[in-house]
Amino acid sequence: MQLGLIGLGKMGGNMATRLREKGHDVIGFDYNPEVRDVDSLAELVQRLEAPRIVWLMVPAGEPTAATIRELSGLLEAGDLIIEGGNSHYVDDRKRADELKELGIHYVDAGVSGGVWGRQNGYGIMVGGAPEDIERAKPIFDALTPDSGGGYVHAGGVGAGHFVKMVHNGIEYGMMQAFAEGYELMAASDIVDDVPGTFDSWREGTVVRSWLLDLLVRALEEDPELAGLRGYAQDSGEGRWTVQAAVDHAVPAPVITAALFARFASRQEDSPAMKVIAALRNQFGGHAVTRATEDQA
Ligand SMILES: O=C(O)[C@H](O)[C@@H](O)[C@H](O)[C@H](O)COP(=O)(O)O
Repeated sequence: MQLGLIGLGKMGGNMATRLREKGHDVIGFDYNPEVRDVDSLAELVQRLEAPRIVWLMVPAGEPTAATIRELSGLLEAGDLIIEGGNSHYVDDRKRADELKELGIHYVDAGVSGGVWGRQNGYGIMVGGAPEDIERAKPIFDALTPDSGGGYVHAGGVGAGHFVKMVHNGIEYGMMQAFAEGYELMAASDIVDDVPGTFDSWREGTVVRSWLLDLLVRALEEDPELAGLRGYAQDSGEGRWTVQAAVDHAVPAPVITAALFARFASRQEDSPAMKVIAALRNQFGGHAVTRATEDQA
């Protein structure tokens, strides 16, 4: 079927390739003129046959919001927008209500699988009205793994991004657990072969998983990860997961700790630990480590 795809970066570009390989007619738009098929959103809309389906793979936040604002002035009643970026589920619901007044339909799709999705297929989690989901089903079928799995219609608008957010929170916790296990084994004087231990866990064990496979791959390239700094960014989904846990009074200590570990990774020094050191020194006369002159 025919589809407009906006955003042809690492994710969108690979998705366009997979969809075309599966026989779909993809017309792509990107701000980078080298990768796009049409030069503007207006031209994209003009080239698509009504009722249109337009899939967005644009960075979350203002770039997505701005694209939808522009599209809402170009699309017609009956057209369908699928938001495949990492939008917050609350924004999905607001947008869907606004677009509904124009007769424009809206589906949110969480897309997992990263740069491997083109070859392995993507995990797709969608939220929206059953008739809208049904209409776009051939697209979801082409994107998901050939095994037929990797797909859920999780609920109404917002549910796709809500479950993707929770998926990412789980991802934070799982990665943090592997990370702590790595550090502990490396710090011990008992384990001679840390990469080999992880490698052995890929079969037969309870913790075998794709994240473990990817860790083994990273350790094959650099067994002590010597080329990396211990600095981890976050794109926001972990924060939203923790916020949602607070909103629902659901205890989520693992995901929260994993998120906070990333914040800690970005500090050159810890103001909080300075307070701990100062207080131990105040009440117990415990020794402190002084900042050197050029640090102070
Ligand atoms: O399922 C996935 O394919 C990933 O989760 C993907 O969505 C992306 O890599 C994360 O958004 C990174 O998130 P952080 O930057 O928050 O780690």
